Amino acid sequence: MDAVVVRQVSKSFGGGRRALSRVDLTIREGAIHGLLGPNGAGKTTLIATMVGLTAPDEGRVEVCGLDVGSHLHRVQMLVNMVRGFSGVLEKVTARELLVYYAHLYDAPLSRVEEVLCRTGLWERRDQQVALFSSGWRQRFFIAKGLINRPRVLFLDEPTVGLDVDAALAVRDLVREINREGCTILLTTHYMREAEDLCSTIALIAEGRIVAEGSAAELKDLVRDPGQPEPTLEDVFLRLTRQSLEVADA
Ligand SMILES: Nc1ncnc2c1ncn2[C@@H]1O[C@H](COP(=O)(O)OP(=O)(O)OP(=O)(O)O)[C@@H](O)[C@H]1O
Repeated sequence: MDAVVVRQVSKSFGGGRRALSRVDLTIREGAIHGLLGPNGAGKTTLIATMVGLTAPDEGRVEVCGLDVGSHLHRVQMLVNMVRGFSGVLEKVTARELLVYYAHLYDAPLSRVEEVLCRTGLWERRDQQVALFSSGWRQRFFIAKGLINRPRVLFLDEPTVGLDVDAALAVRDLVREINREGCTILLTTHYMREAEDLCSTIALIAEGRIVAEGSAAELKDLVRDPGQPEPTLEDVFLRLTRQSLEVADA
């Protein structure tokens, strides 16, 4: 089954420039699907249409077989989202915040303990999240993202600004969450991270999907005979620049 189906989705914010232009995207259930693109390409806007934060001007989005526009509340109960660089309230502990989020989703309080353990935060449950280091803070946001047992988790740059160890820990956590059955859409500017984690990758530039497939399939698109094996970074630069040139022409 498909976890997310996006069909012909367009979105403009005014000023004439389209943030998304007739985007088609399918995420298979159980996948870790990467969404890669330059700054301003439309990744966050596309996620916003999938979680029901932004209504597309045209097209439709289905999540777990439900149309997001007409089943907004049900969809929002089935998904969750984690963003890099999120702020937190001061003077509130990890446990207190998670209890609050559990109430929002009507989740049992036992779920708070589960996600604290799942993300390695149990020992820090009574500490203020605002005082956590970036790595622990990001684990907290993942705990928050898991509170409603989402079927699809949207991770928007989950390792941005983290040191090597903290980023590794978050990536391990992402793999474990996925193994437990959660479909994941991941945006990242780190090509190694995308290659390590994602079974399929979509490249977006100027609001359009310019290529999709496994990392190996994407490399095939730019492989030149007699040249060294392309990296995912080569693929990214070649295909997104091509798209920019077409858009500017
Ligand atoms: N609320 C908004 N109002 C006006 N323009 C917006 C809004 N949100 C996004 N945009 C514009 O839409 C385009 C796509 O932005 P978006 O944030 O989706 O890109 P992105 O790929 O997530 O970028 P980044 O990698 O920098 O986070 C950009 O031109 C951005 O300026």
